Amino acid sequence: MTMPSNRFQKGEAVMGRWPGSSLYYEVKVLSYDTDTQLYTVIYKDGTELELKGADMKRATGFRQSGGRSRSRSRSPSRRRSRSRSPARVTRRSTSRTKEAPKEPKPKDVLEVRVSPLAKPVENNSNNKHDKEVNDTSSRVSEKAEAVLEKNRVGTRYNLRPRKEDPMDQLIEDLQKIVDETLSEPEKQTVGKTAELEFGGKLGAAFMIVFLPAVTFVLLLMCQQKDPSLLDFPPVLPELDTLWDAGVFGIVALWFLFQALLYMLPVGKVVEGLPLATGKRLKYRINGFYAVILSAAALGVAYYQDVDLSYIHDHFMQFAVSSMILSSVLSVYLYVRSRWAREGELAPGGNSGNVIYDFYIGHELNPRIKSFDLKYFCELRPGLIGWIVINFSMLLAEMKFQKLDTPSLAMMLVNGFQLLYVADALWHEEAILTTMDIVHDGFGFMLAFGDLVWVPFTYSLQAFYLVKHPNALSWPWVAVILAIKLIGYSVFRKANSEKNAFRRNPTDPKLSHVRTIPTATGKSLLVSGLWGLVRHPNYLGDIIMASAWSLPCGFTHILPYFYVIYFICLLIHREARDEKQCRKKYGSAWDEYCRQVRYRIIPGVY
Ligand SMILES: NC(=O)C1=CN([C@@H]2O[C@H](COP(=O)(O)OP(=O)(O)OC[C@H]3O[C@@H](n4cnc5c(N)ncnc54)[C@H](OP(=O)(O)O)[C@@H]3O)[C@@H](O)[C@H]2O)C=CC1
Ligand SMILES: CC(C)CCC[C@@H](C)[C@H]1CC=C2C3=C(CC[C@@]21C)[C@@]1(C)CC[C@H](O)C(C)(C)[C@@H]1CC3
Repeated sequence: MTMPSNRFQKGEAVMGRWPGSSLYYEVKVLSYDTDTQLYTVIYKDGTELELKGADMKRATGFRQSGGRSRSRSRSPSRRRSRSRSPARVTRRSTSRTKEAPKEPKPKDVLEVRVSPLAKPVENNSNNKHDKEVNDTSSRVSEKAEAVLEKNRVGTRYNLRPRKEDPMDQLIEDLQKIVDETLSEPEKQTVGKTAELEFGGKLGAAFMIVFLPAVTFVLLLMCQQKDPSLLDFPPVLPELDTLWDAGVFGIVALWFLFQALLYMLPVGKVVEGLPLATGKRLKYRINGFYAVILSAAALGVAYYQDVDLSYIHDHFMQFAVSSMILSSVLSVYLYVRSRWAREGELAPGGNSGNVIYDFYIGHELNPRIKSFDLKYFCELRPGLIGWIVINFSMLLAEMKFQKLDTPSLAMMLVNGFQLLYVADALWHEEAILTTMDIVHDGFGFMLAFGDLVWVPFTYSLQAFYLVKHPNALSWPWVAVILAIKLIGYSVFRKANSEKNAFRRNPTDPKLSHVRTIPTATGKSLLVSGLWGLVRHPNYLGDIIMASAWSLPCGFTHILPYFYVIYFICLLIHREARDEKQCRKKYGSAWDEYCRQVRYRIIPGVY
């Protein structure tokens, strides 16, 4: 019987939820059953139970959070009201009980429910919305306290069947108070996206036109003899030359081939972060197999004399076909999101405005059975497609420049970006905690970003080099290699430090790290690279990005498009993340900002 590597370990002391309640007690993990995905744990009084991972918390996190747990309610309105309530009561039984433990004292029960839950909300409130929640919280607390006080007198808690249980009656009373205290409008506004990003509705409408236009202009400029900005605007091609049914067929086949690889039953299955419903989705981790199999397929095609430089020669048509595919996908995603349940919507893409929600993405994790469309698109067809495009550019360069071997510049660009993509798929699991998966819905922004923007604009350096060669001296190659190495080390170390810490904060290997506890139970890292700047992974990524452009020389700005865009993207992303972290962690985040003053670049920004 093996324990999942990233979860609780045999012998570990953790806090386990008592079935049917929101109460947590200290338990010791005895074993884990991979088939049922249940942990067998033992309580201090000797009771053995089987618990789901979702019903267990690490002891450190538990103490800071006061044992707060997510609720899974029976209806969306109920769910909304509960999740905002400090006196929230959960009546969910997710565990299989073998035997009941000794009765906990009513006093213990009552204290856990009321006081610690209200406090984090208070600490974290720094906007209007949170203040409203706090007002409501205190109203609920007052009433709840009265009911609890009444129940303290003479009520003994035992584990009899629900209907006869006085504790259940108490729970029911508290829930009624929560539901009654929250007025209807309050209930309805919860879950709606209050603050619009990307310039709101107008900004979203603009981006839907702007992103495809920029992609066109970049590609047209890049294939000009003189790709200088002075030669702007580029000559527009005839409309009918942009469509090729054969090319569209290749794009569609590539998408299906990647979908097939995604569905291969190889690799482990992991759980994502808990959703608003409390549910955790399962994801299969087999991205690296997809890279290997895609490379093998490419190798076979190459040795079967398939002319892969065809992609370069029909690059605009490939881009147009991918735009059509991503647009069709975006419309499908929006239409299906109209039928999604409330708990399945994206916190960031639920404004009620069609254009905005279409752009950001209305549904958080659209799935066809267990096929997760967002997770698939983020890492597979576009990202691996980018590497195939780069390889095609390398072959096209050899053909066009009549070379026996690719140029040094082309080899560096291909090698660097291959490393980046392979690294992303090697650490595939880490994407489950990114903003894109956790917060943003799946709509036009990510569908276009994943399927068009990434493969067609991130490969601009290789596309540029085909017709604009740049000779590199060996010392300069060494400098570029050193920049890439530094950037990659910072990027990898930062992401690994954070992932290791988030996965298992109590790992003895991490005992030396300095942290700031937060009211949510999670802590913030303040040592290592996370003590240097607040986003060291962005810093590494930007350094790496510059190493991808330098092989193209300094004659034109076009191959530097990626690094310029990327800096803007990450500055904007950092601001979005900062806002979300301040909401999540309140004063603990302010303390982190006090201790770590710079956002991305030490001493500068
Ligand atoms: N090539 C490309 O086009 C792009 C690349 N990227 C790269 O993707 C990677 C992931 O980016 P992204 O998801 O934006 O950001 P991060 O991986 O930095 O994730 C941000 C989250 O990390 C947690 N966090 C922040 N500070 C700390 C801390 N001190 N200690 C512990 N946890 C902390 C918070 O979440 P919580 O506390 O809830 O865990 C926060 O919301 C980056 O390397 C980035 O460069 C991103 C966008 C585009
Ligand atoms: C152009 C639009 C306004 C925005 C589009 C943004 C998307 C292109 C990016 C949003 C986050 C991304 C990530 C990666 C690729 C680009 C997009 C989709 C990523 C998969 C690249 C490889 C990295 O190692 C990563 C950390 C896995 C990245 C995750 C975020």
